[in-house]
Amino acid sequence: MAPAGLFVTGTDTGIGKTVVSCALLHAFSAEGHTVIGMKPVAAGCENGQWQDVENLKKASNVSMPQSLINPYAFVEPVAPHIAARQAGIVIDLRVIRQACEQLQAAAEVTIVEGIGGFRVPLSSSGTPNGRYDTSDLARVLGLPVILVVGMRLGCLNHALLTARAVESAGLKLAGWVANTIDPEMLQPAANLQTLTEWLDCPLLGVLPFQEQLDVQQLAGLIDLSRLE
Ligand SMILES: Nc1ncnc2c1ncn2[C@@H]1O[C@H](COP(=O)(O)OP(=O)(O)OP(=O)(O)O)[C@@H](O)[C@H]1O
Ligand SMILES: C[C@H](N)[C@H](N)CCCCCC(=O)O
Ligand SMILES: [Mg+2]
Repeated sequence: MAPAGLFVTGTDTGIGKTVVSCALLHAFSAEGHTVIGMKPVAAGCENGQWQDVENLKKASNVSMPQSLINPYAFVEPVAPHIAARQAGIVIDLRVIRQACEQLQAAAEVTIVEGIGGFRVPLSSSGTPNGRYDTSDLARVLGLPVILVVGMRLGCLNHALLTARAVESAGLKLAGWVANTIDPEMLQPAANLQTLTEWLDCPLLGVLPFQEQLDVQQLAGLIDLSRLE
């Protein structure tokens, strides 16, 4: 059975969370499900658009208002709490949860793309309700987590730290995806083998580096039956 939702985190910013989120949307869609992507907090506007949000919308087969798909959008491509403080906005996790609930009511599967890595600050000094970060967002949404590992030197440490952080947040790591972002990486098979042994969750797929990205094709490489 398909999960009602998944929270897609990653070993860092820029390692393929959007690519994998879109591939997951296509994969569930190919199984006949209604699907919608969500980017709760986007930072970085290009030509009046937030690329992650546009890509997730393209990969979804249910359409919902932009304010629910992306409740918080900031122009500068910086850490979200810095952008929010500059804009005089407080990122409210309850607003995101309510938006997510509405998406979940409209589609069988909601794929929520995180922001940067697993512990990116969302509050800044003076924000009511103390300190909170993206792991608190994942907790508030209560969704199983998918870890995207951007395969490059350094990813072993980042992946294991993230898996430990997901566990300490009390969340389930439902699977991980190896995304080849550095085609020149040495010893890719040995690195993949190491993570397969050390991560205590199923490998859902190994995505190749694609000069010309085709997320629908990548979706075919994700094995949803392995989801825990
Ligand atoms: N398998 C791949 N092959 C080729 N390019 C890729 C692959 N995966 C990701 N990329 C490219 O790497 C860049 C970062 O990917 P993506 O936007 O999915 O990362 P992200 O983790 O969502 O980043 P952010 O933290 O900004 O949301 C993009 O330009 C994307 O097209
Ligand atoms: C702008 C970028 N693409 C992401 N949306 C935000 C990444 C925040 C990373 C913060 C950090 O860990 O230093
Ligand atoms: Mg992204």
